[in-house]
Amino acid sequence: VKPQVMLLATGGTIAGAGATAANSASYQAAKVPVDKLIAGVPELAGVAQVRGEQVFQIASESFTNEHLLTLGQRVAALAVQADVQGIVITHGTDTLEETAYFLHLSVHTDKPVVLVGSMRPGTALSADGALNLLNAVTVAADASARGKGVLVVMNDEIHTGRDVTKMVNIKTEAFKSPWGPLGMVVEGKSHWFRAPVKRHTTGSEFDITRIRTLPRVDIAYGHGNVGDTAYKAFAAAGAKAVIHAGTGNGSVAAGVVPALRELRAQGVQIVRSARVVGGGFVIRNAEQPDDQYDWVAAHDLNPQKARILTMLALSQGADSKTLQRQFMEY
Ligand SMILES: NC(=O)C[C@H](N)C(=O)O
Repeated sequence: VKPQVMLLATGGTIAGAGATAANSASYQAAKVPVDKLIAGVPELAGVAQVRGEQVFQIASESFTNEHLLTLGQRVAALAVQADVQGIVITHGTDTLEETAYFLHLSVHTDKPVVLVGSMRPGTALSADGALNLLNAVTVAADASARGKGVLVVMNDEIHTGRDVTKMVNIKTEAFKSPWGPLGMVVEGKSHWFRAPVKRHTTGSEFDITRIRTLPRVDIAYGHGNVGDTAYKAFAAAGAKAVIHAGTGNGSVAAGVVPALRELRAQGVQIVRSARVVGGGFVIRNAEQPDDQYDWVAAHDLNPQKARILTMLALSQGADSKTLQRQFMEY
């Protein structure tokens, strides 16, 4: 008997539909229901017994913290069911990396949890969703994927949900991991080359089973001629932390430093990350005296992933020391 895999559908381009087969970029996301996604790939039956559930039907740019919590709690509930061997989540690609990291940090399971999307709608020529879905179910049904945290399968590659990021749009090779993919999935077989070393899933201290909301955390972008307006506005709107998507090594413009020190004095956490594409790396006390200002360095996490970790940390009352430790451990 084939392993049982739950398919949680949330929308995105993998469930998208365009007017003609030539529409690879102009289409509506989140149109095709989960049973049609499954019926569209008859080869799935050769890999697993797939059961579908429509959790949301949205484009992923519209994901909110409430969506994250609802999905995370559903995945956690399914993961404890003895009749579920693996879980696949179909998801829009725009914020897929955020949801993947959120689940990687908050769902306490050894079972494979695999996120998948597509860059072209199913109606387009050379649509990539069907093979991506088959590959994702292949990995989720594979015992060798256990214990590796939340995974992302796109374009024949298996990535860790921690590292992977959408680096390119339009093209089907959109997802990359700064430290490389974990493996490949080819013709129904997973091939592994490395495993994550940071804490995740069963090794995580984060718990979302009892929380209903996540604290507000916003991202402000660094650039030439930048001012402090956005940082102050976010704090005034209730942000408990502001992620600085900093230039270069997470550098902060001289004109912005006083406002960030003032916000920190008011209790807002300041997290320095880097806006660079392809693998940022922010080191504590390099560029800015984090010890003196009581700021946090995001290390290699990009701004959107830094936001996810910070929300989970603050939901459990982390102070700046704890938050910094968590940035190094997760
Ligand atoms: N390729 C995609 O899935 C993009 C779409 N905007 C989404 O994230 O839902």
